[in-house]
Amino acid sequence: MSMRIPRALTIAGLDSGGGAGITADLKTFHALGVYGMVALTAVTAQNTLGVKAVQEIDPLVVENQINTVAEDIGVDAAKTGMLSSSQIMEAAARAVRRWGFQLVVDPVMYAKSGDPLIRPEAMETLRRVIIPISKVVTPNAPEASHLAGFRVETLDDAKRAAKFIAEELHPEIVIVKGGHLTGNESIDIVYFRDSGEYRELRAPRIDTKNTHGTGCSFSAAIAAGLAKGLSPWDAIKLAKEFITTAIKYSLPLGHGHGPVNPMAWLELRAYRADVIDELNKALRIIEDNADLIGNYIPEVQSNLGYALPAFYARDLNDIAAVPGRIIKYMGKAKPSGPPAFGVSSHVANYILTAMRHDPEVRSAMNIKYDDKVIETARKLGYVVSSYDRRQEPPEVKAREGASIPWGTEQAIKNAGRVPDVIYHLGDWGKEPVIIILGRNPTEVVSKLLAILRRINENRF
Ligand SMILES: Cc1ncc(COP(=O)(O)OP(=O)(O)O)c(N)n1
Ligand SMILES: Cc1nc(C(=O)O)sc1CCOP(=O)(O)O
Repeated sequence: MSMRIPRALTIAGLDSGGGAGITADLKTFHALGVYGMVALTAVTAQNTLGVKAVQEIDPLVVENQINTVAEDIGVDAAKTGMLSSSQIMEAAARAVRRWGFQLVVDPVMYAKSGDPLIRPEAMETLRRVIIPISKVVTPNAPEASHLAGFRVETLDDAKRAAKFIAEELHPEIVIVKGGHLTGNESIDIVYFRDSGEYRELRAPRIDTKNTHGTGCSFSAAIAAGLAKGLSPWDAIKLAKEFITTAIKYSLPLGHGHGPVNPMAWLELRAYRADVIDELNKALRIIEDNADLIGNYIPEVQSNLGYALPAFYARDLNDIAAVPGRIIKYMGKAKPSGPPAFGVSSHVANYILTAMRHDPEVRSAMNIKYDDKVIETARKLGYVVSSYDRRQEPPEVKAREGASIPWGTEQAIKNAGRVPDVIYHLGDWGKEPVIIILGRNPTEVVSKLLAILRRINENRF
């Protein structure tokens, strides 16, 4: 049986800054597992601040690009982005009608900077030639205002505009995006022309100015979903989740609106798998040395944590560790199960705080306090630092989860860097603790074993 490779085409412009247009579309297609192709419509000299120049591509060359890829490679779904002139629109529409593939139209009018990306006289061609051949059209509020002929400022306006555009211009589905509207949530209105049904897509609004390329990536994600054979509604829901991730992890580049990050979808999955693999590797080393390490499991038990790379490590859910911790069973150290994300609060808090000072230090493990461990760590040349829990300010003590970040900050300040080993001698009802830190879990366990083996050597 031959494998079907989903194929999507973007008919759009080049943003030399790499944030919008075909570069955003290709990243999106590939991040969603779809082979991407391009029919270039214009070259823009553009960065995060604005568009400096535009060179349109000859309309016949646009048409030729579409025909050439369609007749050989094939196209399951396509999207349009920047179509700046009526001639380019007519040429693209001819080719789309010839091949009959599903089309998503992002009715691009202005860049985030406010610079126009469409000739004024082409507005009517967009309405009369391009939108009627689309399955899905994805205007933001200002674009919906232009297409509907009235101002779109509220959810009710968005609903009226979606219905108006569907009935007047005849796309199957209209999505009026909520990114430009206000409120704690970004709510998109989806209107289905045939059934007259409305649906809503909701996501928490993310506070960032780095949203360049949002419209491009969203429409490309819908096209990718259609190319994979998803229903339009499933493709739209996937695209909302995809763009929310791309905005959450958008890139603070340039001096204006930085780009969204379509690769976050793929990178997060790859890094999460890598973190679990690395933890499993280190947990096997712990099991191989279970007798030795068993003597150093504290009353509260141990945990070994590993964070996603710093850019992706935002909170405790981005750190993996052992649910149920590493326990002492029959004198031996024993991980109580396979590692998972979001299961540690203590070790994870040491890691998150350390990463604020040194993003490379992404892993840590707590063990039982023993003077010999501290002494030997120093002898081995490790940087050892401590904090005194009795000095914890009352307001820190009162705040849930604040003690460990406070203590870790103290220990880092005392050492002048993120140390290899942090300890505290406890307080009323608090067991003394040693934390070993490192760049990855194997490094942490290697440091621990180097210390414990040296202690054992000195015993005999
Ligand atoms: C070449 C090019 N195509 C499209 C756009 C518009 O991108 P979009 O994601 O719709 O919005 P902004 O990020 O520009 O707000 C573009 N800028 N350049
Ligand atoms: C319970 C506990 N307290 C610690 C401290 O250093 O105060 S270390 C620890 C054990 C590990 O916990 P987790 O699984 O939440 O990382």
